[in-house]
Amino acid sequence: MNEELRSWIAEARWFGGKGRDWELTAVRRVGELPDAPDGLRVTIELAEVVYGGDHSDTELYQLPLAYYREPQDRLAHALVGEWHDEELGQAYVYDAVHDRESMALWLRAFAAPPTSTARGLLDFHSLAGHDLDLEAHSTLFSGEQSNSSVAFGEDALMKVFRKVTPGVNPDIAIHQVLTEAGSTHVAALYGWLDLVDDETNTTIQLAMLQQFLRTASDGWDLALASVRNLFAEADLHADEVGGDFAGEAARLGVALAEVHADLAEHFPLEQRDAAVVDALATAMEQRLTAAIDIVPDLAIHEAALRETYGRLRGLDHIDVQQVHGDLHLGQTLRTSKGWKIVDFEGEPAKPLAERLEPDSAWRDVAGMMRSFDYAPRVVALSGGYDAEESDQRTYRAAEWSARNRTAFLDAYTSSRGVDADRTAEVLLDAYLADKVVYEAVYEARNRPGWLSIPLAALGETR
Ligand SMILES: Nc1ncnc2c1ncn2[C@@H]1O[C@H](COP(=O)(O)OP(=O)(O)O)[C@@H](O)[C@H]1O
Ligand SMILES: O=P(O)(O)O[C@H]1O[C@H](CO)[C@@H](O[C@H]2O[C@H](CO)[C@@H](O)[C@H](O)[C@H]2O)[C@H](O)[C@H]1O
Repeated sequence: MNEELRSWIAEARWFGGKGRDWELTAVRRVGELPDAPDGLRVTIELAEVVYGGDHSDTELYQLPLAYYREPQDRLAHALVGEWHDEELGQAYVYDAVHDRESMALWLRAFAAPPTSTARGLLDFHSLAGHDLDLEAHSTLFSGEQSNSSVAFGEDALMKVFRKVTPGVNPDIAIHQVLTEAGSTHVAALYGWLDLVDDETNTTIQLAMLQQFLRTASDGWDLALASVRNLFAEADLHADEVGGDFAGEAARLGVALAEVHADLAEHFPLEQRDAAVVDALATAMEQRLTAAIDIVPDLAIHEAALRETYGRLRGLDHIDVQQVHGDLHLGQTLRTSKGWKIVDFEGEPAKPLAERLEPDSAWRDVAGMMRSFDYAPRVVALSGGYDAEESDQRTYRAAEWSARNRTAFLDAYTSSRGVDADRTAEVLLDAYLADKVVYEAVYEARNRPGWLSIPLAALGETR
């Protein structure tokens, strides 16, 4: 059985260990959904993946599985393998997020949490104020995701976390706080699923159920469409063509300011002294050193980047609070009622405990501003323009970027009531620089054809 599971995990799009040397060391069944019809068992299992020879690096992946006595042709694409089950005998095992029968049991468990005897270690929670549509059929999202998202009709969206760790999941904690605070800038939280292990006294948060923003448009796609409009009218300026994005950029600035204000009210608000600011500068400098090893072209910008980080050392303190932590246009959705921000999981590379640590709000602002710089460069790069057209588009790209960055930043600062003073400027410059360096490494590893995007940005002044 482990061999079949191992090959299936190796191919899964959410598996983070691709290209590394790893072993599947254990698979533990941690719960079973009640009320399954005869011939079906719906389980949740945790797979332990260990890297390298010394076993120092371990990850846990959640596997929601559907065990069927009979093969299910409609699920052939989601077959994990065939192995023996103590109740069903030889069973056909499928990835349950693809299976409507199994997902209906999950949804029902949120609506009416099963009794303690039936639920084993699983603890379903739901927030008051929304009646789930139990007749809704499930559909698995097909995008490039690090988790698995399943929509239930037009009503609800469930995110099944794949790589899991004991402790509070920031996506759930932040959605709960913002939902209870009545924020209009997130999809309301409906419920979540905990795995409670009394023996080890740990809880692992397995899934989150929230409002499905069915008709929303992705902010990144909207930005690209706006840039294409501008590029199609090469003689006009950004404010003269249809599809100008500056109004949306400003509304995004207000949305982020309001989310930050709610987070500041409901999570700790702290001040970090000069020693901590110093450590922040050092961390950025170290990231740069490591990044130059991976992207040698960064070296020509090293002196300027170090100077930008060094300016942090002149600050005697900074204010920190709960932030999003990984914000870009792809984490925003435009609905008819305004902008929503999604995916509060923080930077996936960071340990869970660190992701709920207070941070500077300028990190999120910088993340969005980098996105406004990316969008026109991506269109310019992939538009198939000749040399003369390219020069024109490069000029227009810079114009689009500057216009939307300014609209976003001005709206953010005035809505939050913060001054764009020296401290703000030093912090924003440092976070922008840190993010470009991160992007250079990200692109070198994942999309080498786009490495020129952060490198070109470094060659220009902000
Ligand atoms: N409540 C929602 N309604 C509709 N679409 C959503 C909702 N939340 C997230 N999405 C979309 O689902 C996709 C994955 O969401 P995300 O939270 O980023 O997942 P992951 O953690 O797997 O990256 C994104 O395209 C996002 O825009
Ligand atoms: O979506 P994730 O949270 O996994 O973030 C990673 O992937 C992003 C790309 O999808 C990457 O973002 C970079 O590319 C975006 C365009 O695709 C652009 O809008 C962002 O500004 C740029 O940083 C992100 O850096 C990476 O962590």
